[in-house]
Amino acid sequence: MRETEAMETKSPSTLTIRRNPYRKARATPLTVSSRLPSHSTSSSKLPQISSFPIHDILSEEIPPNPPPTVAAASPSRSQDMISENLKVYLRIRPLVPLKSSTKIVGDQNPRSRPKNVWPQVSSKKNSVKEKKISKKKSNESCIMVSDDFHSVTLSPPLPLQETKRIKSEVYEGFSHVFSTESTQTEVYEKMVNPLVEDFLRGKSGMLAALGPTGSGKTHTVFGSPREPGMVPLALQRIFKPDQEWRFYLSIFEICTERGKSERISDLTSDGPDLSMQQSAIKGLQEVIVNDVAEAELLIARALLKRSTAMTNSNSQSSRSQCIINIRRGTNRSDAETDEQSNSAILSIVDLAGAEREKRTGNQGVRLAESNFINNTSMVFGLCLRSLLEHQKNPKKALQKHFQNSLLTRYLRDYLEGKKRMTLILTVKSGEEDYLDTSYLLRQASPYMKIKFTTIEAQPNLLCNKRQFQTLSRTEQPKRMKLGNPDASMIEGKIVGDENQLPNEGNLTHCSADLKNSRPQNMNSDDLMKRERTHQITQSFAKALWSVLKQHNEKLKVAESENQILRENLRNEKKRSSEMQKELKNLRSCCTCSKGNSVASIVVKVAENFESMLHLGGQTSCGIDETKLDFDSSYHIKSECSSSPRILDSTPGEDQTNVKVYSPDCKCSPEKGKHFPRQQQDICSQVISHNTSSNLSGLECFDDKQEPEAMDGFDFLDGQVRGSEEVASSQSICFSNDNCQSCQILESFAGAGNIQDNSSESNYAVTEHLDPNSDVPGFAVSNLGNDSGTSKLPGQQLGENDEDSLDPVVSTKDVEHSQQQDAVDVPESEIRPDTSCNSLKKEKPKRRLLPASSILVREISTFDADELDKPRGNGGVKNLDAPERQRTQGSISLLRLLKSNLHSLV
Ligand SMILES: Nc1ncnc2c1ncn2[C@@H]1O[C@H](COP(=O)(O)OP(=O)(O)OP(=O)(O)O)[C@@H](O)[C@H]1O
Repeated sequence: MRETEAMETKSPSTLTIRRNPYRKARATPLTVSSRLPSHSTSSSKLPQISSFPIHDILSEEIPPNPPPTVAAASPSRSQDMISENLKVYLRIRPLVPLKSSTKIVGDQNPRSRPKNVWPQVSSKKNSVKEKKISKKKSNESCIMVSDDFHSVTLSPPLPLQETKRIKSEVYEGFSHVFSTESTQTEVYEKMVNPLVEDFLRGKSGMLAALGPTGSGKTHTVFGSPREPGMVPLALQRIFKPDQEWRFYLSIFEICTERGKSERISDLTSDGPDLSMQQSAIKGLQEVIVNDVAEAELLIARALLKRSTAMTNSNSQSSRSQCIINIRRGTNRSDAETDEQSNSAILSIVDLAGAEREKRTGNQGVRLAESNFINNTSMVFGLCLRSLLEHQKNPKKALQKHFQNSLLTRYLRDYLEGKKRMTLILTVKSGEEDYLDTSYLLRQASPYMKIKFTTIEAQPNLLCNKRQFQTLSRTEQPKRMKLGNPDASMIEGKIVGDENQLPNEGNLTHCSADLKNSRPQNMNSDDLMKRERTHQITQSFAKALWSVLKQHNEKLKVAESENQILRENLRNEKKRSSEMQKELKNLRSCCTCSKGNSVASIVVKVAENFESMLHLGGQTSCGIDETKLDFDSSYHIKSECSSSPRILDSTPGEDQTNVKVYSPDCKCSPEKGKHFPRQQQDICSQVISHNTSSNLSGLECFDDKQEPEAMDGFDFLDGQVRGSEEVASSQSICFSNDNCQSCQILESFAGAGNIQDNSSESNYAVTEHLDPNSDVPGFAVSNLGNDSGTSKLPGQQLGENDEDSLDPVVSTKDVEHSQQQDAVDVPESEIRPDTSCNSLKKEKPKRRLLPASSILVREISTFDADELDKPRGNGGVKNLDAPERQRTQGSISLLRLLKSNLHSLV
């Protein structure tokens, strides 16, 4: 055994597996994205996702085969190598068979003529024929064995060298070359005994003899009484006196039925032909054998049934493929029941030798048999060649040549590299056999590059299943170089059956254990499973990479959206802080700072206004708090209880029962007296607060329903339209119905951060009727900023309205509005007319009619005589069409101006 391994170590045969060319992986999307300029600062703060190691996966390297020195270093483990080359032996038959190895030829009936199997009876006839044949053959040998018995040199005969210029060929890499002088015992010890020992340890194996007809296959397998072959020698080893195992023996042959079909015959019984189901032979009889004698007798009887025939090449040529199986059963002390699936089987196959039609001269049935034999040999060789090519290039599929013959179907596992197999090539050394020998060596010598994995698993596993699964990836033909620790963790997580992941140290430790335990752990099935697992994992990795790429794209989109939301949030926070600041100022200014609702604030403001009016000498200018009613939408209902003109508001009309009083009255005895700064701020903040509380739309309107009530009203200007609640805008009207004309010239100026530069700006909080909801709302019109903050009827909101939609009126807006007013209407003309505005609500549109515009229009058509005209039906219905264009507010304003003029006079 050690000698054999030492020779294997010296074997020059090495396998060179080409590595796939280095492929450059494409840049990952993450890498590309990292190159893109970051449009947001927040994106740079996002955690970077490590790129998937697809580049490493694609650049996997195929590790070289483990050097044979590893096996030599541990002889006891050499037989357990997970992957070993197919052992191919070569035996050269002597030119002149020794006398001891002569065959016994019976009658010419191939079925009844026994093959050279023991016990045999010598036949003088056969011996004479052999001698005659040997005399005809050349005594020259065409094959020469090297000194190391691992290679041979095949030299063509001189005629072939001269005519076809064929040169000598060297075939090397054989496990051992048995020369013509080798004995059966030597062959057994070097070739078969390892198989038998493994078989006794529970490992299956198969020995197959290949070679041209008459080359000594049958002689090697079965031998003769004087020179017992491998089978009897193996039986002698198997049935040693201390053998405790139970063995079963079966023999069958596969031959052709007149060259048309194949049939399987059980040589241990006289039953009908057998059938094959997949790779199993149905109905094959197993005979339990207890000793060598029983086994030899059984085999001898079986060989008597084997199909043989005399040909020109061999007087006793095998016409069938003969397979003998020795199965190791359970221990003799165990129960009778036995499970074949767990048993080790030693198979020895004696193939029929390929024949050359010219040499054999077969005709008829013999020719059909020859075709069957040659076909089977060809299929057998194709299977091995396909296996070899598949192992060289895994991408090349393993061809299913085994389906083309019963023999290869039966030996499928061996021919696909799943079980260990040993080949013995037999050749004849004569020059006349050069072509047969050359053909066989050319065909079969590459088989020695075929690899087989370890046969059986041992119970003493060094790694548990989980460790093995985790580490098996590192031992795969294509190793995944996962340099990224995270990837290693993912790898372990996928393979591991628990959440507990092995760290790097454990992986290294287990890897070492795996190398040691690999011979016991691995077999061909495991290798196939690992290969499949590798392919599945690789496909999974690619699919995962695709999914990650898609998610990365989505992540980038979400990131941009997130950035926009953050910007909006930042703006909202800014606005919120400003509003809170204003609210704080408002509360600080409000006498009753505890009120949180708009209603309370308005009430307080109204109270302040009323008190101011009282302080200003007004008789009655206040708010009936009891009539203030805020609905859920900040609907304010208020009536001026003190003003006879206001009180005539129709109670049933909700649109007109909202009356909040203006704090300033220009026409009061203390005309021109301005509100204290505090009150102005309060009003301004009320507006602002209303705006922030969805009291966004503050509009002026014409109230045609109450021309009288509107008479003498001065609408506070200062429209602030909220950007979000335009439709639900509400209005509040501060009015002073005691005043014929209530005017606020400088009210609500400043208010801190609202009107710092617009101390002259006037705010009018007016009643607003929502035509859609019929709910009064707040409307505050800035008379000084009409053009900037209010809209004429029918005027649509444009892009510039964005500024007006801002609840916080900026200084810029005020200035801009003032500039526009200065252009449209001279301030000198407007200011006297802003003392009193009476705007009628205009349905259905909720558009503001800027007071300034109204004043300008009215003043341009002002006729003092109109004021003296009788006003029937509210002074509106009798107006002509052009005059109807004048709103009641303008009429009231004109009257106010008139009265002022009278008072001044
Ligand atoms: N190594 C050997 N030493 C002596 N005689 C041998 C040797 N090998 C074969 N012979 C003799 O050569 C003859 C043919 O051998 P054998 O029948 O085994 O060939 P084979 O390969 O089985 O042929 P076939 O394929 O036609 O059955 C036999 O008579 C056998 O005794």
